[in-house]
Amino acid sequence: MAEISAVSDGKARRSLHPLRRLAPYVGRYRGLVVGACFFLLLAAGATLTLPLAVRRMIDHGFSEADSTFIANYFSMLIVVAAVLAVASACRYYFVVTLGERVVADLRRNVFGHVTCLSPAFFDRAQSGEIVSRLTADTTQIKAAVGSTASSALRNVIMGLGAVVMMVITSPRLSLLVVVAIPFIVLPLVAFGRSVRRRSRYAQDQLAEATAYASEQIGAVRVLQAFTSEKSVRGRFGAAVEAAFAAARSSIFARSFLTFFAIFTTFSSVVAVLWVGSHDVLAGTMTAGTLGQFLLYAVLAAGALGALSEVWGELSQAAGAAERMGELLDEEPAVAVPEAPVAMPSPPRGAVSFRNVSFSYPTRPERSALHGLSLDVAPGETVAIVGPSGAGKSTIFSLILRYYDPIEGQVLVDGVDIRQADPQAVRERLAIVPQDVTVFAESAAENIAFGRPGATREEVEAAAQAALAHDFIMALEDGYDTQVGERGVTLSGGQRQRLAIARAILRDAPILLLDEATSALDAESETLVQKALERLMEGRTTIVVAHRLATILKAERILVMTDGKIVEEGTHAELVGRGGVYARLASLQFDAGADVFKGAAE
Ligand SMILES: Nc1ncnc2c1ncn2[C@@H]1O[C@H](COP(=O)(O)OP(=O)(O)OP(=O)(O)O)[C@@H](O)[C@H]1O
Repeated sequence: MAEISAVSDGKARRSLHPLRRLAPYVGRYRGLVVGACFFLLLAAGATLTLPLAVRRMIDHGFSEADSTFIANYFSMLIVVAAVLAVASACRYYFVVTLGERVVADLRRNVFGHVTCLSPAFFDRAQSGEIVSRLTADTTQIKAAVGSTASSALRNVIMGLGAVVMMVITSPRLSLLVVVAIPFIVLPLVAFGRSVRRRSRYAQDQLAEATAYASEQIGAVRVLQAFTSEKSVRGRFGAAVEAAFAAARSSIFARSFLTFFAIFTTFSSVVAVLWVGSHDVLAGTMTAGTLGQFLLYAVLAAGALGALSEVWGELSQAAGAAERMGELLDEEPAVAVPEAPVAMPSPPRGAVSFRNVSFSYPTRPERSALHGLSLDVAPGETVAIVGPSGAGKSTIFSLILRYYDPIEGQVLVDGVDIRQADPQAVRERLAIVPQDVTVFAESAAENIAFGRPGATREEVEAAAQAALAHDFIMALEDGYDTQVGERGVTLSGGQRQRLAIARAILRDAPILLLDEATSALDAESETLVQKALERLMEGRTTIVVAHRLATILKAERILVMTDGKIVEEGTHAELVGRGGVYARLASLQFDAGADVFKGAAE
């Protein structure tokens, strides 16, 4: 989805900056954050007391051989251990819950945002890609917000604490360590960037593979019919391998980061030990102090080593947050005006196009409509006919305000729809599309899709009117039958009647009907036709017509070619004129040729 990436700025690519977007999500759960920080500090504090105890044991405990001293000391150590254990467990709980909470909110937000984006966005984006951002990328972010961030914080606190204690224990030895730090940290930061870049690339590759898989699984019947299993498997295999190769490159960079961090830090510790042991031999330092210093140095080195790993993980998560941020930054192309004009009430059902020109954003050079004007009066039935690609469905897309015209105006009930809230406009519309969308839900839920609060009685009444009741009752669980993804368990005619029932229940004043081109058998055809007639009753209907029966019932027929209306009139008038319509009708409505002749006379 290269187009989406165009939104991200160059600066974001080089830092952990994208993670900042998560701040508002984390900020919402102050309680969890405070709890996590508190237990984090407690656990770090408890760990940092241990080397102190060790020094006292070495320098005093064994030499004094005082058994009560040892007993007290060990009981104190047990208490420290208990505090450490409780604090660590609580920290884990707060931190992981915070991660899950943040990611749940993020998923909800991103999904909500995506549902509001204009169809222009989906013309260029792949749905599988978006799903991958919603799942795989949020999972990485979850790890970052949860364990990784807390691990980072814990190690920073431990590291700083250990360094402070080192300075207190032996300023001279500490100086040696301080000199070594930049040599360790700077390369770490550089590697982190490389990890982040590679990880983002790996996630992109994974998303591509996911997008391909979801597209092919969605079309598994076509896939099998064309016996393309082998080639599809091959392509998916290649996509997965590409994702693996990208992931391996990111892992390699991270492994190198780990090697570098551990080697440099522990070498520094050894160097310090070397110098320190000379001090002990020279009598300028006690063995216990060296032991204490060494333990702090090991703690600090461990923290630094862990931080390098954490840095890698955070870099990875920043890649994921960046991909997620791009999706959130995508603005709907169809904007809601700041002060939307109210639609007139009660609705009338009038639709007008005034000199509308339009081309699709993905194909700006090719005009889909030019200078088109039309008026549909309330309650009127208008049929639009024309050859394939003439722009008939584009008229619907503009009425639904999927896109805005480049020139001219589209008016619904006398209001320019650019000036109204798109939702207020769409509430006046019901659509029966050519390819009916059926969701993997029950028949009743599918019918109620356009009116979620509808009662069972209302759903059944709509199904009765759409002549869908009988076939639904014949399904094993009636209205509660799951109809399968994309309605695979229903016939073409049944799916259409389900869509008609959905439109009846929506009860909108304007009906947009895109007639299916696929032929149904005579009985189904009659049922669908009857259902449609009931649906059209008392509503303004604009129908992209393919059936002669529908055309004959229309009060007016608009004939389109190349994005323009070229003829207008009733069936008889247009046939009499012997123009585009007469030619089209004799070809397209072949099946009804006799009726057509009769009507023309
Ligand atoms: N989403 C889109 N992005 C880019 N171009 C599109 C898009 N949808 C349609 N077009 C193009 O716009 C033109 C008009 O298409 P439209 O779907 O309105 O035709 P139609 O008359 O409804 O055709 P049919 O009867 O075959 O459905 C066609 O050239 C088509 O290729």
